[in-house]
Amino acid sequence: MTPFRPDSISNAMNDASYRDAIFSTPLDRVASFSFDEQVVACFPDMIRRSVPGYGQILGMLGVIAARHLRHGAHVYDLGCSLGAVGLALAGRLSPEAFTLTGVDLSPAMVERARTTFAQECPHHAIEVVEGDIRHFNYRASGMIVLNFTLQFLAPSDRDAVIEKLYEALEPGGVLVLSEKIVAADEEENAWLVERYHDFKRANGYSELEISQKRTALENVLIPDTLEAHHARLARAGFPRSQTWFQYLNFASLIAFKN
Ligand SMILES: Nc1ncnc2c1ncn2[C@@H]1O[C@H](C[S@+](CC[C@H]([NH3+])C(=O)[O-])CC(=O)[O-])[C@@H](O)[C@H]1O
Ligand SMILES: O=C(O)C(=O)Cc1ccccc1
Repeated sequence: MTPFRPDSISNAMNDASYRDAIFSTPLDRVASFSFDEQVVACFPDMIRRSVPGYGQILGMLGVIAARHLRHGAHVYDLGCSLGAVGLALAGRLSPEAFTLTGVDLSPAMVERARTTFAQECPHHAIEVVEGDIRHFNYRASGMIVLNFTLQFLAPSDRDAVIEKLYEALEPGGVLVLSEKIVAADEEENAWLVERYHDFKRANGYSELEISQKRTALENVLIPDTLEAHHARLARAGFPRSQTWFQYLNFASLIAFKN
């Protein structure tokens, strides 16, 4: 059996990644952040250096799937980017154990995710669809993952998406929701954000990179509180949800459908 390396990210993705230097030089006008070709080229490096716990969450998603998925069930990875969630599941589960659909709005992401799956796990039934998770026709599934994706939707669109996902889940199904979060308490939040910036500095980002990225993400990545996430899951119908992971202002929740 493959050894469990909780903080591992597929080498396949890292090998083809450039170092993220997008905000390293002064920009006259910092454009809004978008998932274009420039971001795709350095995305594995960017996400690993800017999302605390990213590798650990991926490793654990395979463990959660192994525990909660009925044999042969369908999985959705929404906002799949380069397919890290599918790779993590394929690394722990046999091809017969599940089928997976990755959905992403960015054509550049979708194209590279398809190539990666074809090369890395040709025997697993994994497809990647270019589409908007707000207007997608979901089939019945056993597990749905939103790994740092809901945060990029307009807050007014979030309830409807979570409601649709609740409807798509089979009884016993699980939704895993990983998000950048904000703390309701101002002092607590300030401490988390300061330490998050320290985390980025420790990972080699400069003051300029940190501040320009912050500007680029304004009105693009809008974090909710953990309380707001749990309340939304409850409103959508989930009888139970819990926070299973938090590292600074990044967290992952799991919601269960009876
Ligand atoms: N409406 C939308 N419909 C579909 N995709 C969307 C939408 N809005 C944004 N996206 C897509 O959501 C992804 C968010 S990244 C996810 C990381 C991945 N899950 C990972 O585990 O590596 C998170 C981050 O960069 O912080 C991008 O690929 C967008 O194109
Ligand atoms: O870098 C940041 O400031 C973040 O909040 C995380 C992130 C990671 C990758 C794309 C967008 C945001």
